[in-house]
Amino acid sequence: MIQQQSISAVIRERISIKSNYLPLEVKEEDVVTLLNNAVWAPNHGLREPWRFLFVSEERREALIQTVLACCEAKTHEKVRSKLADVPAFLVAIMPEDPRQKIWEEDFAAISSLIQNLQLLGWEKELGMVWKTPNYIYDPKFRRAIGVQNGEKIIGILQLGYFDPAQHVKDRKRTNALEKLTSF
Ligand SMILES: Cc1cc2nc3c(=O)[nH]c(=O)nc-3n(C[C@H](O)[C@H](O)[C@H](O)COP(=O)(O)O)c2cc1C
Repeated sequence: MIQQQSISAVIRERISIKSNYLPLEVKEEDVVTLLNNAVWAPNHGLREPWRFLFVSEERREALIQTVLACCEAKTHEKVRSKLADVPAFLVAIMPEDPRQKIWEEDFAAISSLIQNLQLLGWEKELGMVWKTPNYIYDPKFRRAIGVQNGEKIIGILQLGYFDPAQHVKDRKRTNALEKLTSF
């Protein structure tokens, strides 16, 4: 069990969980609880530029069929194998304002929310990975999941409980000093 930790420890410890999920149900209500904390992300003008689509395990096959319809037949086996064991998905969607400033602020805001969500999930041993596969730009896929014109899919989060002992990763980050200059 992950102990209560400082924010810096959780940020440093979190990794994307891409596979080897535990066979436990990810309940929509539990994701909503996490989302209701994640929405306290900074967002300019308090526009709250986001909405979400939850895909439960029960609906996974329907999602896979929708994805496969957007992929070449020769890739189907590989695509299916990547999705077949994922307990749940969350599609993150933002309204696309035609004004660049607003669009960028909104993209930054929903990105902040997603990181909040990943950290909150980590605390509960609910692993996530933020994915941006090509099909999220495919009109067929967008239509099938009800994304409207003027909306952008920011990504599809894979969700699943995980065993921390199975996911030790040697990660590296460049020291920020190397990216810092003074004016
Ligand atoms: C905007 C965005 C898009 C990403 N898209 C993918 C993706 O399509 N496939 C994937 O395997 N990981 C994807 N990732 C996860 C990154 O690869 C991962 O965060 C990165 O390797 C750092 O690893 P960590 O999250 O474990 O620290 C994405 C992450 C971000 C922020």
